[in-house]
Amino acid sequence: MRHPIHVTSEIGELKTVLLHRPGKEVENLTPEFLHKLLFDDIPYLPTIQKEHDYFANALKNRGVEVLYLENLLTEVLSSEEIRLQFIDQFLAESKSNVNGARETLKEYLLSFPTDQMVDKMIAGVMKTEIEEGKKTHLYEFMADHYPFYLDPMPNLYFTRDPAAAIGNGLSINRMREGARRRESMFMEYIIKYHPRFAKHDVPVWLNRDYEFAIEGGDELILSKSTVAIGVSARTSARAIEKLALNLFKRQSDITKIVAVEIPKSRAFMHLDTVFTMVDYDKFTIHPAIQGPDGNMRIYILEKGKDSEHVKITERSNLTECLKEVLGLDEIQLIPCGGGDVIASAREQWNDGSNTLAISPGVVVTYDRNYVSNELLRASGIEVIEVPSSELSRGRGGPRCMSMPIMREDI
Ligand SMILES: NC(=O)NCCC[C@H](N)C(=O)O
Repeated sequence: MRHPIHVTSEIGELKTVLLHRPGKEVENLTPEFLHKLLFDDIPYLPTIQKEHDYFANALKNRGVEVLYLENLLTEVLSSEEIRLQFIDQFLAESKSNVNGARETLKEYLLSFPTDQMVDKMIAGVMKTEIEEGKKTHLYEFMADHYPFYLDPMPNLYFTRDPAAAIGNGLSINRMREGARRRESMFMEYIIKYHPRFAKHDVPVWLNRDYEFAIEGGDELILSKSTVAIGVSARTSARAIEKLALNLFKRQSDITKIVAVEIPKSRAFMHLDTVFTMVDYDKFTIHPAIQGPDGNMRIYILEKGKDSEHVKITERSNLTECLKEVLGLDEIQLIPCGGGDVIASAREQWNDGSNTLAISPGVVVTYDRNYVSNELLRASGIEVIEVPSSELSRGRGGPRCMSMPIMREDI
C-alpha cells in the first residue's frame, strides 16, 4: 500500500500538495488587528482568490494533485462524534474570547452545514452575529471594544507552517504566535481521522503539544537523510533538538539535522523567507543573512551517546556545509534581487527567495520579483510566475502557501 506522505527532498517532482484557498477570514482583518494577526495590509478578497486559483492551476497544469485543507477537514468532520470533539477542542483553544460563551458558540457553529461551519471557524465569529437575547456576559455586549468571539485565521493559506512532511511522517507544529496556534489542529485531525491517512498510521515525529515552537517554513528537506531547520523568530533550538532526537530514535531515514541560525526579524521570520532549494546544487539566498565572508552560525546535530543526547558540531559557512551534507563539489547560491541592496531588500520583503520547486530546476515564484526571477532563469532554472499583488500582503510566497505531502524521490 502506497504511503500517503512521502517527502525526501525539497525538489523531487511534486505529486500532491495541500493548499487553503483564502476566504472570508482576510476580510475580517482591520487596521487595529493587523499586527496581532501577522499581516501588513488587507488583501482584496476577489483578487487574492483569483491569484490563489492561478497558483493552484499552475500546479495542476504540471500534473500536481491539489488537495484543499478545508475540504479534507470537512470530510473528517462529517462524523458527528469527531465534529463535536473538534468543536470542543477548537473552542477551548480559542479561550481568550470564548470565555463563558462556549455553549452559545457551539450551538451557533452546529447550526451550519459542516462545510460552512469549517469556513466560519476559519473566518471567525463576530459578536454581532449572536442574537442579543443569547448573551449573558458583559464582554459579549462589547462588540466595539473587541469584535470577535472567535478570531479569524487569515494566515491559514500559508499551509507550509502548521505541519511539515519529513520522509513518511510529519511534524505537527506548536506555532509560536497565538494568532496561528489553532492552525495545526486541522492537520492533527486530518492525519488521525481522514480515510486517506488514518489507516496508514502516519508517524508524527513531533506533535503540537510539545512546549517549544517550530514552524514548517523553517523545515527544509535537503535530502533523504538531512533536514535543514532555521533557528528563527518562530522556531526554537529546543524544538529542533527534540525533533532530532525523535527522528534519530524512531527509525526515520534522517541522520543529520542542520540547524541554521537566522536573524530574528519580521522580514526573515522563517528560513524559507531567505533560503530555498531550486535544483540539485542550486539555492536562492537573501545575502543579508550571511556575514562579510559568507559566515553564519550553523550546527549539525547527529545521533549522540544515548537517546537523550545529540552530537553537535559547528560549521561557519553555508556553502561549505551544503557541499558537505549533500556530497557535492560545487553548489551555487543565487542572491535574491541579484545582490543589489535595494532590489534584494525589496524583493525579499515580497518573498523573492521563497520559491516552490515542483521538480529539480523548476520553480514557482511571484511575478513581482522580476530581478530575482531573471537571475534564476539566467542560472538555468525554469520559472513559473504567479500574480502576487494581494497574495504577498500576508508576507509569504509560493513555498509558504503550499504543503507538499508527496514528492518523487530524486
Ligand atoms: N513560511 C513562511 O514564511 N510563511 C509565511 C507566514 C506569514 C504569516 N503572515 C506569518 O507571519 O506567520
